[in-house]
Order: sequence, then structure tokens, then C-alpha cells
Amino acid sequence: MAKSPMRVVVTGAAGQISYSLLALIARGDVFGRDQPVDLVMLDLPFAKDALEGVVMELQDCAFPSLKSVTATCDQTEAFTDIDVAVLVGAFPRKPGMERNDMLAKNAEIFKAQGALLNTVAKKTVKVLVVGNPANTNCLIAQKYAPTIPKENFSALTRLDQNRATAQIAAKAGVTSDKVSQITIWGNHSATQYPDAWHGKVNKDGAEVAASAAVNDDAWLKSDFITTVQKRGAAVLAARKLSSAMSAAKAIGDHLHDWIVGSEGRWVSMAITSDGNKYGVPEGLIYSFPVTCEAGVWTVVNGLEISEFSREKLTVTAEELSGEAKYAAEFLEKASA
Ligand SMILES: NC(=O)c1ccc[n+]([C@@H]2O[C@H](COP(=O)([O-])OP(=O)(O)OC[C@H]3O[C@@H](n4cnc5c(N)ncnc54)[C@H](O)[C@@H]3O)[C@@H](O)[C@H]2O)c1
Ligand SMILES: O=C(O)CC[C@H](O)C(=O)O
Repeated sequence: MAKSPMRVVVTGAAGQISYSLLALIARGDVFGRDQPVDLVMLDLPFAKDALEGVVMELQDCAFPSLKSVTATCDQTEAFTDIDVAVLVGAFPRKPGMERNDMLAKNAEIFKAQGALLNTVAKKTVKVLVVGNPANTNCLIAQKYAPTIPKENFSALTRLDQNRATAQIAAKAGVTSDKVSQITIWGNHSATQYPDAWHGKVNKDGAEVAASAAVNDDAWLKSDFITTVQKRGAAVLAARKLSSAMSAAKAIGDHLHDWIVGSEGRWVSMAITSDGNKYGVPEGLIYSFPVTCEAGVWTVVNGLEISEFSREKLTVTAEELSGEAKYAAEFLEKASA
């Protein structure tokens, strides 16, 4: 029997990430070629013409599973009865900007969109926050959408996972599909902890520990971590624009694995820390290793955490607690 259409909204649809992302969704690479999609594209009024251009291009691709395309600058229209909300629309960091500058610029967007999702989206809506600072923007959207289950909110750390996986693959001399169980803990920021200690590499047909395949513990404890932590900044410095193609690929991976299923593979998602078994404070949007089945994620529990790793899990949790406090104070002042 044919599947009923899935209503998917992408915000910031006229921006650079969306230009790569929309085609992935429309082609069926994310939700499956047999899953019809009603695609809704939201951007600000100044970007209306650009949005219309993207609509024309999507039509011209003649994707079979793209049932309809709507471009709008009206948030209520965009979020009504939505099944999946991909919140990309926000202002990216430009050279010279700090994280708190971004928080101050973007917090109001996620407060308003959370509140709107709360009133007009389906209660089963799955929300992925990409706009930076992604974890804290996600926390804000979740806070203002109290009638939607907390588990339905996530922020993107899959780009970091993909970056870390690619680094391990290059060092071990294999392609990235041979690397698994690489985890990103914490914030999508320079305090994130890329952890390869539970990783596996399939080398010449045999599965070995990533640390054995790499055979360089000093690198795993230093340059590997800092390269992944600073990769977004390195792309920004080189392109004078933040990463877009790789971000779109990661969004597709995240949504596919969450909604269709990860088939037992571990993936990293920033999700509510409530009830976690790793001692991360409750009430944060923190990246953990998870497995997913049909829209439900489950944290991979019981991993051994060394003293070295514990310290890093704590540093990134502290940064997130600080951001949450700053955002709460900022939003309170703004509404006073
Ligand atoms: N989490 C991650 O891994 C990750 C990776 C890369 C980029 N990002 C972030 O994603 C965001 C988008 O990046 P980009 O390069 O596509 O930026 P961009 O400037 O090219 O596009 C952003 C678009 O969002 C629109 N927009 C702004 N406010 C909006 C609102 N309230 N509603 C709807 N649309 C709105 C803008 O008009 C623009 O078209 C940035 O915050 C960036 O830092 C996150
Ligand atoms: O603004 C940044 O430093 C990074 C942008 C983006 O989140 C990335 O990871 O590429």
C-alpha cells in the first residue's frame, strides 16, 4: 500500500545549507524513495524571490517522490500539521563573531518557532535544530513547546560525527564506511568531545578496535580531538562562509537514522539529557551515542568512561549549562 505523504518543513530554505539539503529530501535519499513528501520551505520576506527560484529548480528536478512544494514567509502556514521540522534558519557566524553573539542573535527565533510548533504542528512532530548555537537553540524551542514530548527535539552533531569518522578512516587507511561507533559527546562547539575509544574499524575483513587500527593513542588524545572540534571554524576561515554541503549531508543522515532507523548502528544526536546514565546534568540538550528505530532514539548505555573521557564530558556539559543560563537570562530581559 502506498505510504501517506510526510509533511516536512525546512526553515532558512533560501540559505546555503538548504540549497544542498532540499534536493536530498526531495530525491528520497532521506525518508526513502517510496515516501511521498509535501515539502514546505520557509524563509524571511526579503528572501521571497530566491525562494521562488528554488521552487522552480525543485520542480525542474522532476523528483518522483516530491508530492508538493510550498514556499512561504508565513511561519504559521509553514508549521501547521507538520510531521518533521528542520530548523536551519538562523544567522550563521561570520569571521570575528563569538558564540554568545550568535545566541543573542538567534535565541528569539527559536523561542517563537517553539511556541508556534506547540500550537499548530502535529504533537508527534520531530524537530531537528541546526541553526547555531544548535544545542541551546533546541533547548529554547523545546522549552516553549511544552505539549510536544521532549524526546521529539534534537540538535545536529552528526556533522561532527561524520568529521570524526572521516579522520579515523584516513588515519587507519580505510574508507569511512569501514569505521563505526565513533561518538560525539556534548555541545556542537569547540568543547565537544569526539570519542574514538569505543570505535571499531573493519580492516581487511576483520573488525578491530579503532585505537588498534590507528595505532597512535597520543594522536587520539590530542590532534584528532582538536581537529574535529575546530573543523567548523577551519571551514569558515577558508570559505568565509560556514560549512553547507557537509552540513546538509549530515542533516540527511540524522533524519534518516532517526525516522527510518539506524539498523543497530550507533549515531550521535544531541537530545534531552533527562534520565541519562552518564552523570550529565539533566535539562540539557547533550550529544550522546544512540540507536534509533522508527522515530525513537535510545541512548547506548553502560560504556566504560575513562578518567580522561570523564573530564571532557564534564567540560562540555559545563559549557552547555552556561549557555542555558545565558539564554534564559537573555530571553527574560528581552521580554521584560
Ligand atoms: N549544527 C551544525 O552542525 C551546523 C553546521 C553548519 C551550519 N550551522 C548553522 O546553520 C545555520 C544556517 O546556516 P546557512 O549557512 O544555511 O546560513 P545562510 O545565511 O546561508 O541561510 C540562513 C537562512 O535562514 C534565513 N532565516 C533567518 N532567520 C529566519 C527565520 N526566523 N525564519 C526563517 N528563515 C530564517 C535567512 O534569511 C537565510 O536565508 C547557521 O546558524 C549556521 O551556523 C549549523
Ligand atoms: O560557526 C562555526 O564555528 C561553525 C559552523 C558550523 O556549526 C560547523 O560546524 O561547520
